[in-house]
Formats: sequence, structure tokens, C-alpha cells
Amino acid sequence: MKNEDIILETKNLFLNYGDKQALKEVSLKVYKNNVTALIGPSGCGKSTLLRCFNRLNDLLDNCQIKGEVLYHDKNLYSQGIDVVQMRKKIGMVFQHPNPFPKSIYENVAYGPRVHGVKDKKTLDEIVKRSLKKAALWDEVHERLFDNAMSLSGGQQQRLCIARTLAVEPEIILMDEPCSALDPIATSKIESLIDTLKQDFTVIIVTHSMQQAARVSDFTGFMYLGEMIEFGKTEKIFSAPEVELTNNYITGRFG
Ligand SMILES: Nc1ncnc2c1ncn2[C@@H]1O[C@H](COP(=O)(O)OP(=O)(O)OP(=O)(O)O)[C@@H](O)[C@H]1O
Repeated sequence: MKNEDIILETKNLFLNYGDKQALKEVSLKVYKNNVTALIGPSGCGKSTLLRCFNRLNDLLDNCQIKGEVLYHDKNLYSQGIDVVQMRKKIGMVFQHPNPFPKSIYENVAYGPRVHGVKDKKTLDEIVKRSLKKAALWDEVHERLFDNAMSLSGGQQQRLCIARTLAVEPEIILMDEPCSALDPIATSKIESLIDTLKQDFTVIIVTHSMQQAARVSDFTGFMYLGEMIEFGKTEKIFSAPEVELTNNYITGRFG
């Protein structure tokens, strides 16, 4: 891969929650229009690292960060970064679908409205485009003004993806987006991820190695806060270079 394809990069990233070190010297490159999966045993720091990519850890007072997270070569943690604008470009989809208790339409229109879009026709277009991109339009276009809570879990998760897409992000962070879903809903999200990478860059935390192998182009294996091995997914799962990675992917621990 070429350097100009890097959209996000961490350099020597350390993160502590009080005395507890959660990330240790993590350096990672994320390539544009690819899916990057973060895998590793519970507590190894996957979600912590993902949250650094849009500064969600800022909300915690016991959290200290050292090192850099570069987005288009600009450190997200430097002074003068507009966090609201940054989160528009780097959106997050969480483990449990969390739509607002409002209509399907309002869930998607909310972000663009906050960012100043007022014109109804423009909002209608954004809602339609975002729901289409999230592979949900066909299922909901006749009930856009129903409450989002009336959707199934899988539909709610795709609505949350549509809500993220509505503000035109470049990067979509997904923290175990399928862990609350059944196999059919999971497979819909997985094929959606595959389509999304045409327009976006996706970083996904997953507990499932099968899922990482199915959806990602690059995989990072983490252990005790360190990035043990990072590379093309095919290579990580077929010929890892580090013994610890091999032990994990062959199920010897985890
Ligand atoms: N807000 C917090 N305060 C203190 N410690 C925390 C906090 N959040 C996470 N940790 C600790 O940091 C370490 C990394 O947690 P993190 O949630 O990033 O791991 P993970 O790999 O995503 O785990 P899982 O797969 O179980 O979700 C763990 O030891 C966890 O207990």
C-alpha cells in the first residue's frame, strides 16, 4: 500500500485509565477504503483504541493519553481541533443499537439538522440516500414516520449506520456492531460493511475471528494493550509471523 492511502495513523500511542495502562506504544496505519479489524482477547484494549480514533475517551477524567493519532496527517489530540467537526468525519456505531426514540426519518435527519441543514427537500434527499446506503430503504420507505423503536434489532443497527452516514463521514468506527444480533441480521451487516468500503473507511472491533476474516482487509491483533501484529487479513489468519498471534487465532487462548 502507498503512503497516500493512509487515512488514519497512530504513533506510539499510550493510554492510561488512572494507574491502569490500557494501550502501550500502539503504532498502526489505517488504509482508505479498506476494512480494518481489531481483534484480541477481552480487555486487550480494542475498544479503547477505537475510541481514541474519535476522542470518545475525552469524556473520562481518569484517562491520560500520550502519542499521536493522525487523521490526514493532523494530530486529533493537538490544540485547536474542532471535536464536533472531527466526529462528523469519524463516526461511531456502537455494540447495542441505540436509535433515538423518534421516527426513522428524524433519526437520520438529526445529524444534518445539527450541522445546519434546514431545507426539507435536502433533508428528504439525505434521509433517502443514507437509508439506501445502509441497505434499509427498501424495508422502511413506507414507514419513515414510525418510531425507530418499532424496528428489529438488526434494522435498528442499520438505522444507526444510516444516521452515521447522513453527515458524510470518511471513517466509520464500529464497536462489535453485531454482538447483539442474530446470524441473519449479522450477515446483513457484514455484507453492508463490504459495500460501505467503496465510499468509506471502516474500522471494526470484533470478538469473532470468523467475522474479522470475512469482512476485513487488514487485521490488528492486540494483547495486553499492545499491537502484537498487524497486516493483511489473509496473511494474519494463514501465516502470522508472531507466535502469540498464531496461538490466538488457533484458539489456544482467548
Ligand atoms: N473507563 C475505564 N476506566 C478504567 N479502566 C478501563 C476503562 N475502560 C476500559 N478499562 C480497562 O482497560 C482495559 C482495556 O479495555 P477495553 O474495553 O479497551 O478492552 P477490549 O479489548 O475492548 O475488551 P472487550 O473485548 O472485553 O470489550 C481493560 O483492562 C479494561 O478493564
